[in-house]
Amino acid sequence: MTTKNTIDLGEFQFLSGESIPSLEVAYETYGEFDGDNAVLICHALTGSSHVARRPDAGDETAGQARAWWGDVVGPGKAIDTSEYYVVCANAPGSCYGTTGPSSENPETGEPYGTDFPPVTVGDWTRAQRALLDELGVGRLRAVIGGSVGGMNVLDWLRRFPDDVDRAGAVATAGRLDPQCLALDTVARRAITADPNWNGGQYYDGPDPEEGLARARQIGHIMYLSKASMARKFGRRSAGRETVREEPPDPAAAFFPYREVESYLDYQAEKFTDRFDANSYLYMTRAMDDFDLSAGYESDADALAAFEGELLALSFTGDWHFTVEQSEALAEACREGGVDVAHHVVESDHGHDAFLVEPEKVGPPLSELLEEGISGRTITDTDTDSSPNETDSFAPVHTSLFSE
Ligand SMILES: CC(=O)SCCNC(=O)CCNC(=O)[C@H](O)C(C)(C)COP(=O)(O)OP(=O)(O)OC[C@H]1O[C@@H](n2cnc3c(N)ncnc32)[C@H](O)[C@@H]1OP(=O)(O)O
Ligand SMILES: N[C@@H](CCO)C(=O)O
Repeated sequence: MTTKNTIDLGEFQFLSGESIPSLEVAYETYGEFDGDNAVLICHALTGSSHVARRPDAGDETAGQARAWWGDVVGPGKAIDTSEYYVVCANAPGSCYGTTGPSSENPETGEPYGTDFPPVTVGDWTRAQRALLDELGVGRLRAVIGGSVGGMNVLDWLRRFPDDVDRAGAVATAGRLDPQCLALDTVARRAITADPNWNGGQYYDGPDPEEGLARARQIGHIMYLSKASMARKFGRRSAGRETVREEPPDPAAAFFPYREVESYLDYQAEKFTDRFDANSYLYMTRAMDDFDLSAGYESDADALAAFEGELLALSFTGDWHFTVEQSEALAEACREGGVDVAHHVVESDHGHDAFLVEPEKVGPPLSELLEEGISGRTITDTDTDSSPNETDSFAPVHTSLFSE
């Protein structure tokens, strides 16, 4: 059975100390809860609760009508909803049904805009915990998420370590590196410099589309890799009849409008139709702010209370969240005594490999759920500390660094 719902969690105090009188959370559930089979999925930056295909799904999540992990989650899929009760909720601060800057402030009757409290990844986790309480779910069989959704997973492990058996942290890290922080800063500046942004109060006027378009284009560049861009676009000219109507100035007409520019323009146009500019500010700030070790002595200390198993999944072509960052996370787990496997996926797709290569992402996640990190197709970068070294049925552990 699948359900799409919105629940009012009542007054919600954010970790900043600020409160809103009512936090509504949009969520979807798939499968039947048997008391012990709940899997929470955490979405990425611009995702929604619509993680898997639903027979009744129309286009109610504008631009998100296509389930964002439909080839990974569903009946008979890697995260099998005929076996597991999957819950996915839209994060506070976003714009797909959960309360955020574009929602009405009940005290003024107007959209919150930038009066909405600052939101952190920890607030997402706390809202998810409150939602699960309402659904009658105590302990989770697993929590799984990619990108900033993976940070959400890590936050679960430090905030509610006793509530999770297994975790899948996909294409993520304990924190963003300064290069990505820099790009996010420029993206936000593009939004706030758009005159239509108007201090965040634009809901009764034109949207800051130009700013949001530039922000998304910077994002897309981060989600691809040199190899995938070379393959997709090369230096090819796109021809004038695609998205751009007129060259911006006469001299520009002399030069080609390239496939890569056309792609970015097309993606930007699609995105501005589906996402709210203020939400983009709030969501990227939450991602930038996340630091696994904040409030602890180290990443290892932050994770030390987690007694379950963690699968860290990284992609060789991802420079947004690198293999090295996942390895640092795995190292922190080993130091903190947490059972971990760091499974490296060979891919030149860039960061969005976790979305577009279900055939590579699915099997290790399926095994995580079924058998834990000793699943046969799960590899680990640490060949020295295999828990199954003396087991004649031991999985083959390969080392990224020894090949
Ligand atoms: C949880 C979440 O992740 S959020 C929801 C989904 N994720 C996102 O939106 C993230 C951003 N988007 C992406 O990263 C990608 O577009 C994905 C992951 C959704 C899909 O990736 P891919 O399957 O590789 O598709 P790709 O990025 O090539 O985009 C294909 C689209 O671009 C268009 N396109 C491709 N090349 C060009 C070009 N040179 N000029 C213009 N348009 C182009 C295609 O026609 C296609 O259009 P359509 O979406 O209307 O069918
Ligand atoms: N493509 C992802 C990027 C963050 O992983 C999104 O837009 O949510």
